[in-house]
Amino acid sequence: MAPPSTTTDPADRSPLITAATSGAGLALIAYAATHLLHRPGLLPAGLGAAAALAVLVALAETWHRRRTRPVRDLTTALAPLLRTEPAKAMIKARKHRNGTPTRLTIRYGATFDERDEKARAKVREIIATRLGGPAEATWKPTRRQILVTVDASPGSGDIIDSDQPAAPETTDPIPGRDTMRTRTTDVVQAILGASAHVDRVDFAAYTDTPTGIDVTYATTTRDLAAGFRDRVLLQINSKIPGNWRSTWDFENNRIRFELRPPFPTNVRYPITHQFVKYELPYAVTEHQRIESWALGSKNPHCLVVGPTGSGKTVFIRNLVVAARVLGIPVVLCDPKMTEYLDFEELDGVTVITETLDIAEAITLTHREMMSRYRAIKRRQARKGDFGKIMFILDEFFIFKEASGVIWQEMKARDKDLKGREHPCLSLWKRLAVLARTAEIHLTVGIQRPDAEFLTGLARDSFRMRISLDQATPEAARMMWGNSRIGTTLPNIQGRAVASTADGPAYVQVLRLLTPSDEDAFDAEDATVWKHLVDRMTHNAEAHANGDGPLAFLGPLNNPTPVEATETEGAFALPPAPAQPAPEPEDTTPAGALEAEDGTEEAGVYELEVGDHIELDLDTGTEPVEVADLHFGEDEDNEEEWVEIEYTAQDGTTGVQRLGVDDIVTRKTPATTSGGSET
Ligand SMILES: Nc1ncnc2c1ncn2[C@@H]1O[C@H](COP(=O)(O)OP(=O)(O)OP(=O)(O)O)[C@@H](O)[C@H]1O
Repeated sequence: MAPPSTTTDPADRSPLITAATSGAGLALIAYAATHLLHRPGLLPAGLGAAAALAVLVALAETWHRRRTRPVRDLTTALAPLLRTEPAKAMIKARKHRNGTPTRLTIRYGATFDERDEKARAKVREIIATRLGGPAEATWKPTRRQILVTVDASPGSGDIIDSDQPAAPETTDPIPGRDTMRTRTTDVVQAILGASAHVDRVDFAAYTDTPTGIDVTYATTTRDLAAGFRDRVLLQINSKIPGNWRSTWDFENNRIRFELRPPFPTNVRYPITHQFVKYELPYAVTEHQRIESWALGSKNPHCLVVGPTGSGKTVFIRNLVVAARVLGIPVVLCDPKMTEYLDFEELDGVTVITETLDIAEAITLTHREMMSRYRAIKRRQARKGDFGKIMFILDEFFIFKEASGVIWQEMKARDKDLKGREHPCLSLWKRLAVLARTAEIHLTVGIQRPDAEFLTGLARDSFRMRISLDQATPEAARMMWGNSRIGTTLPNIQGRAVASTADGPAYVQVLRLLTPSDEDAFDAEDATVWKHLVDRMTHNAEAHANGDGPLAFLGPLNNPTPVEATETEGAFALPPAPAQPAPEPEDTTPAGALEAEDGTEEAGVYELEVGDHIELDLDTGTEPVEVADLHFGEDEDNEEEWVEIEYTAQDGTTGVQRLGVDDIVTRKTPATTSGGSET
């Protein structure tokens, strides 16, 4: 510590000494004047004037000292810390209240590091202590100045810190960076409050383009809310150039914002890709990593959502190609008829376009599933013994509507036909629930999110999802359980939100065009397509003429068997394929069986939220309403089950677990809603 100074600052002298000195001086002048002028009468008046002047000087001195002392004290306290040379005039007081400076400009030395948080805190503490009120300090590194505002109201003692620290402007040679730093601080503080602090801004080499921002913020509970974090990110994304993501460190109140790499567009199919068993590549992520659908019981079925022209067909082609390269046979149902022309000749792919043929394919695939299922149940086979099958139904609702029309006409012609919908639709629901065990994987294309696939049991099965459309908040909630995901999806061909291992994320679907894309199909597409066809053909299993893994499709598996189906017998189901007859004990109903009293026997897999069913409860058989449905598997014995969440008539709620194959009595939905069957 420096020894106390022995010289006295003139400003520290007592005002009385100044007054006495000036009074004595004046008295001396008055005394001399009376003698020189020989007028003794002047002496009392001269002494009186001297005394009055001395009092005035003392008062003026006192006022001045009161006004300048805080600044002098502050200068003495801050000069060693701020390393200001010379210390004199380092502080300018611009405004006072009751003699206390309330606005000051303080210079600081070149060797003081304004980024040192502790040093800044010390400076604020000294100012607050000396001036008796909370100090708000704005740091101007370029000018090496601190602009200080003091709230000197009595009783206030808190320190409000709203520093604007930034890396020293003078040392950054890249023009524009300092402006960007200031901008970043302004934006961050606008949403996180004045206490938020930008610790660091990273820039791309030799540019003023920010690539990373480190922020510390005051402890708050708002950071735990996803909505708040989304708003912070939205603020950064709208006000700082580029596309940003954020990583929150709740323990340390820190956020790292990182510039997302430019998202790839129009990504050609990577023909050198090393396929991994049962992983179907379909897109790249923002990090250029290939994203795949891993076929398995966790993600058994895939839901593709996208309006016309969004790239649904291209996505589905990706799955078909990958499945074929991996040796998985594909049943490809295309009610729009012309989307998969170039796959028709491929071994291992059966393209089906006619409504009744698709209905038949569903029936036959269901039959194949049941025979696999029974083999597992009888312990004649284990899961995994069967080859996988990919069953794709693009434009599900076009098919459903077309089959509905045909079904009505069939019923009008044949009074023995019963049921609200074509039986294949119940089989379809059953497939969606059970097919995973039988290694049959479904892919369904629809134009917009629909409860049919996103509630109840289907929701649990269609876990692999991809949406190629910019979502409304409602659609986003249905698809992803979050009303913001995908609502800002840019309108770029193939850009989508997909379920990845890290949750829903933006992806760019691989460009896989085929010759039928005509004008869009360029030379590079041709090279890729040829390569892929070679690869698929190389891996093809023998399946022609009814052999191979798609033999269960019978005549549908034959390249030209069913073309005339609708013209020949417009409303007849196509001829039964050459299949072993169903085993006698297969008594599972193919759909709901209606009774006279407005109830029907329905498979548990057919239930929907809102259905009215009867359940065996502790109190006996009770009518209940289905509130929700969950699908699962017993880890011990691999038995699949369905959990029915229900509301009883007295308002009590409960959960009952049934086997997927169980049958329940259900009020026919038409009766429930009071409407008539259409
Ligand atoms: N991932 C992609 N990369 C590059 N271009 C794409 C991609 N997906 C689609 N396209 C372009 O968009 C066009 C339409 O795509 P696609 O046929 O898949 O749409 P869709 O949703 O199936 O519509 P539709 O039902 O009318 O056929 C393609 O011919 C292609 O030119």
